[in-house]
Amino acid sequence: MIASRETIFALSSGAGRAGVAVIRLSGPRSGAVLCALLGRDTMPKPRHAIYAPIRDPKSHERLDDAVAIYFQGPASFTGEDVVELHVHGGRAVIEGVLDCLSRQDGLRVADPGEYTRRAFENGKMDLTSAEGIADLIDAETAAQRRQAVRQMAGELGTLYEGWRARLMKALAHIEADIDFPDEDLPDGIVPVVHGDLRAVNDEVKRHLTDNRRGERLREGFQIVILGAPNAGKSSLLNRLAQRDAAIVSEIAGTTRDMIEVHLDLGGFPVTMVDTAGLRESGDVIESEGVRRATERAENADLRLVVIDRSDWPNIDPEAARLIDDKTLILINKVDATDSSAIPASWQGTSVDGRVLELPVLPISAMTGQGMESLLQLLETRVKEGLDFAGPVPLTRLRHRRALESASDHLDRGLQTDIAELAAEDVRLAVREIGKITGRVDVEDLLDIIFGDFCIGK
Ligand SMILES: Nc1nc2c(c(=O)[nH]1)N(C=O)[C@@H](CNc1ccc(C(=O)N[C@@H](CCC(=O)O)C(=O)O)cc1)CN2
Ligand SMILES: Nc1nc2c(ncn2[C@@H]2O[C@H](COP(=O)(O)OP(=O)(O)OP(=O)(O)O)[C@@H](O)[C@H]2O)c(=O)[nH]1
Ligand SMILES: [Mg+2]
Repeated sequence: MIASRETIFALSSGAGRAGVAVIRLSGPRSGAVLCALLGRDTMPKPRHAIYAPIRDPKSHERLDDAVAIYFQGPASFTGEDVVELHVHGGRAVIEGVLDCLSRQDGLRVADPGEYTRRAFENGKMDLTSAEGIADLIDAETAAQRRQAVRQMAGELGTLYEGWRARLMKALAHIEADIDFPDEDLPDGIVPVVHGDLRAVNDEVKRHLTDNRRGERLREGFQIVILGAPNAGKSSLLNRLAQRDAAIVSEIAGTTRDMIEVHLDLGGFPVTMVDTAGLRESGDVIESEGVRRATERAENADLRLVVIDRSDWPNIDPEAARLIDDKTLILINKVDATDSSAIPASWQGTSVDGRVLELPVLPISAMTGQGMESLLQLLETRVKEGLDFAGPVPLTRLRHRRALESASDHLDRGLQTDIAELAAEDVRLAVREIGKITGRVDVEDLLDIIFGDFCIGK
């Protein structure tokens, strides 16, 4: 534990007016400051809530009637002495208490993520759990929450630490073989060690080839709406978002910037992006919009190509270029016409020459016709892309990079017959995995990892 640190404080609940707000202090001065606010000499019993007036220690002005809890370190979230002040959640109350705290000796405002960083540094959790907490705070849907809770509870950390422990054991065997070549080590230790290394390496590789499910669940499934100007893309976005997110007009070229809305489809997060109508344009702003739309579409998990009923079965060449197996074709504006002539699928070839058979759905963004089938199909596709059973998946690029590197080292270690070289490769693999959980020195990483947190966490 890192002794005699500064005492930090921050509002830990959300900004703005609320019924109750929680202000947290962590560090050696927490208890003394609480006593000063309560105007008493003895510490409240740890982990017991008390209800009492809190006053500015200097002016004795009554700031609020609050609930306060004292957590005596190390039995606290951060491992240090922690105080929680549960005050009335009005702006002036919060400001008044924070202002009073900033005038107390040895106190300063917490940096983003500093409470969780201290919890990590005091051994309360590993880095993957800390990242799980950050994801939990950012979770917008049930599936994101489930993934984050599992990670916070240590499932990823346990998986990675398990691999690290097995590699360290294998390493110890190799080193024993190097150091005591004449001793009676069990015969054939090398094949056994190789078997262990290969087993871990195979598990790491399987974990890596997960189609980025875990990472995509954090980011949200990206769906991009594409099509010719005036096809009704923005109308469709508004219909799906159930609000007027994008401007709709009969003028072709209305949308220029990308417009994003976040949707929850069956508990899964979706980012739906409306884009500029695809066409050659002399207008520099519009062509920049088209360029961005194309780029975004290329990186999407699913593309919705919207075609005006009157244009069907012609597909605009600009849109046709972006069609592949991750595409649905939507024939819009079927409200006025008979849609029975529209087939259920479209056969064609992608730009790279693959034969495609894509679903075709007749819809009306204006009347809502066909929306139920569309939503059902979208939900199926999103689930296919993000849903998983079994062990927690990889959730971050940081972890992926370290595991890829660990696996490269193991590949190399498994190829050599020279024990010294194998040992070095295994040592490097152990180090890479240790970086993920924070078991090896990661000081340089901490600012980056915890900088993404919000204040008060
Ligand atoms: N009021 C309040 N609610 C909260 C938090 C908080 O800090 N305050 N949390 C903040 O994230 C979460 C709960 N996380 C917590 C994690 C550990 C400890 C804690 O006191 N740990 C001690 C004792 C463990 C025990 O009794 O089992 C320890 O680890 O030694 C408290 C809250 C969500 N709800
Ligand atoms: N009848 C009918 N009209 C529609 C439907 N959907 C959109 N429209 C109309 O078509 C016109 C263009 O709609 P938008 O949603 O702005 O089309 P867009 O594809 O976003 O167009 P750009 O942003 O210019 O590329 C508007 O006048 C809409 O009211 C529909 O389902 N039926
Ligand atoms: Mg538009």
